[in-house]
Amino acid sequence: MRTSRGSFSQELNMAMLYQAVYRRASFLWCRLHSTYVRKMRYLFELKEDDGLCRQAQNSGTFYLFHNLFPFLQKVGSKHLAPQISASELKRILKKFKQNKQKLEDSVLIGCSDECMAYFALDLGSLEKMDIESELKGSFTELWKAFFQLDGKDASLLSLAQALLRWHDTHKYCSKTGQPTQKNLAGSKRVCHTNGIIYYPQMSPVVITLVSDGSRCLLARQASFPQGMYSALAGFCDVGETLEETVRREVAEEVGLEVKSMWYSASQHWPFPNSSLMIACHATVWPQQNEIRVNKLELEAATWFSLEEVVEALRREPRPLKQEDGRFSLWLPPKWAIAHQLIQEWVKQQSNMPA
Ligand SMILES: NC(=O)C1=CN([C@@H]2O[C@H](COP(=O)(O)OP(=O)(O)OC[C@H]3O[C@@H](n4cnc5c(N)ncnc54)[C@H](O)[C@@H]3O)[C@@H](O)[C@H]2O)C=CC1
Ligand SMILES: [Mg+2]
Repeated sequence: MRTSRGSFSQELNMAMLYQAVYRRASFLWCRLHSTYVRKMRYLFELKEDDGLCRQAQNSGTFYLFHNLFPFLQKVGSKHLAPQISASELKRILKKFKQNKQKLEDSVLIGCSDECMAYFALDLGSLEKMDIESELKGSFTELWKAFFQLDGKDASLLSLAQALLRWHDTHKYCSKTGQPTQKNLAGSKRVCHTNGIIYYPQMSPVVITLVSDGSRCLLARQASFPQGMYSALAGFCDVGETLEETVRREVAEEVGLEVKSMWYSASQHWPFPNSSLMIACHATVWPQQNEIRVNKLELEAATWFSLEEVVEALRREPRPLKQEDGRFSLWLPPKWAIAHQLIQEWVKQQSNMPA
């Protein structure tokens, strides 16, 4: 007995020593490099090294989800996505009779400037209302959360939901049918029967703001909230270039031929699964600008003047019924790339000679 207790405490001392040395080395390493470079190097290591990632899970913070709905708290008039510390999360898991191993189901989604790792964990196996009352907040549909959060929280939750969903739907190898196993960071899954590695996937989608020189074209799908319009979007088909997708989508959805186009920016988007939104501006000939809406894809598409768009940008992003029963135009949330395209167009128009 004495020997085994002795070796246990020796092991404990070694583990503590290792952790202290590791913390000191990380600290020194962090001091020597630019914040961005050291964050990227640290995240890379966490993805490659399960042991390091396990340590990071025990000192990191967690964004919580319940069946892919993110957990939000209302603070004053604002909504925040709280980061729960590892110790608080372990307390909650214990309270709800869960093994603390559950931490290992989480996925890595980023880190702070001080290299404290952020993870996301789905607690879908627990009773939703119990966690909500314990943590004083609520699990909210992600697209609704987008209208309530600032850009940083929204993009972290977007990445988190996309990764959690991908793991949930890729539990088996599509070649052998055997279970796949996630690495600790959640950056891949491996089928140990044949060594196939699966990486999370994204679908490329182009989103295009079409202009005829003085107006811009916005469209809505029947599933959008009342009055909300956005730019035209469409998935890239296999074999297409981005330019071909832009031309095809504009032709398919509104029956117009693109005259010129240019790239603006890109954004990760978690819907319907995980998309890489590639945002472009396009122009059509002013003499050939008659819209023919493809009703299989869109409910409506309309040209809007600069004044109408500027007014909509000032409006709160929510349905607003007018006296005539119709809904006022409103636009996607500020940090959505469609919003950024619209802002850019307004700026371009405002700078054009009258
Ligand atoms: N971030 C932003 O500002 C905005 C993002 N979007 C996103 O763009 C995405 C694409 O726009 P849609 O008009 O729906 O595309 P779309 O015009 O290509 O039509 C959707 C249809 O394309 C087919 N499709 C082809 N490849 C697909 C794939 N990889 N995954 C799913 N469906 C595929 C399906 O039949 C689907 O019903 C939407 O998921 C939407 O959430 C749309 C507007 C603004
Ligand atoms: Mg579309």
